[in-house]
Amino acid sequence: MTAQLLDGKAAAAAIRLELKERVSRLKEQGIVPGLGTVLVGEDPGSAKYVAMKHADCLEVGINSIREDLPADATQEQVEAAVKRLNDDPACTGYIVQLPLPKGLDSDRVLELIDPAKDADGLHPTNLGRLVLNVNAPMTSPIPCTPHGIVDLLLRNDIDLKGKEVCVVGRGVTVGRPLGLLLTRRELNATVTLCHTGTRDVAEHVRRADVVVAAAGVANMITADMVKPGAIVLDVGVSRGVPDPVTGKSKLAGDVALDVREVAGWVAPNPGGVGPMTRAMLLANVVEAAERQ
Ligand SMILES: Nc1nc2c(c(=O)[nH]1)N[C@@H](CN(C=O)c1ccc(C(=O)N[C@@H](CCC(=O)O)C(=O)O)cc1)CN2
Repeated sequence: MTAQLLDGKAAAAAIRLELKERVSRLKEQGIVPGLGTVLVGEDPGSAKYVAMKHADCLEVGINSIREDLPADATQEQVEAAVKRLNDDPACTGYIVQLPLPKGLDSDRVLELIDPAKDADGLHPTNLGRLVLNVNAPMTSPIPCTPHGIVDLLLRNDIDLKGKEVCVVGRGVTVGRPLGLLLTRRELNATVTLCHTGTRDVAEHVRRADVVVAAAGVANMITADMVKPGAIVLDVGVSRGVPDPVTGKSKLAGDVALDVREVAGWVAPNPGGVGPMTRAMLLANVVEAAERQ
């Protein structure tokens, strides 16, 4: 068996096209959405993601505002950048690219974001709304990667009701909010959240109908761990992993290539969930502007 492709690149392109029309309608009413980003340091992955987010904005007609700070920026400098974006009327939504360099307190920074401009849905108020299940579409943002994962599955007519979902990784951008989203009554999945303290990750993965690998450990999910026909989404990224054939260093996901021989569906990395994360960010920005 070779798994079918969950093509995030194509789905994200379709979403951007829809958003472009919504942005045009907003502009007819005199509202110009603007996405702000706070990028601290020179991490190549973070720099690339931020650059891609702004390229997406250009494509759909959203204005771009950048706050780029050096790697040795102080907590006060980062907080000042957040306050500038809170006060800037041209910025209708913004994100602080994570992770921040060591020594900076990202929780404190996230708390300073104006919840109405929180394009990532990571402000405690918006995460709280997710917990309370009061952020139905159009009332407050849902974190981009979890939203992108659910959207990608639904677009491919994959029903989650009653499914056993194993999420590997408990980070604030993916694992934790994804568990909350999937257990909503309208999705009704049953979620197991594995983490570094889980005794036997393979045992949980083997039982799952859907596996979301978001641990950031290269090739940790192998074919022998996956139930035949399962749906596997690769979210984790490791950079600088040597290619087994050429020896050249490259980007690797959490899911080994041989999983494609066992799984029913695979969202690859790159080309799966990453583009959906960016598309959901744009959707959050457009929705925030529409709410205004
Ligand atoms: N403030 C945030 N920081 C981070 C988030 C987030 O949602 N908000 N998530 C991740 C990274 N991320 C978003 O910023 C992200 C990951 C992947 C992609 C993407 O488009 N990936 C491409 C490949 C890109 C490449 O070649 O390197 C793909 O998968 O096809 C975009 C955004 C951590 N930080």
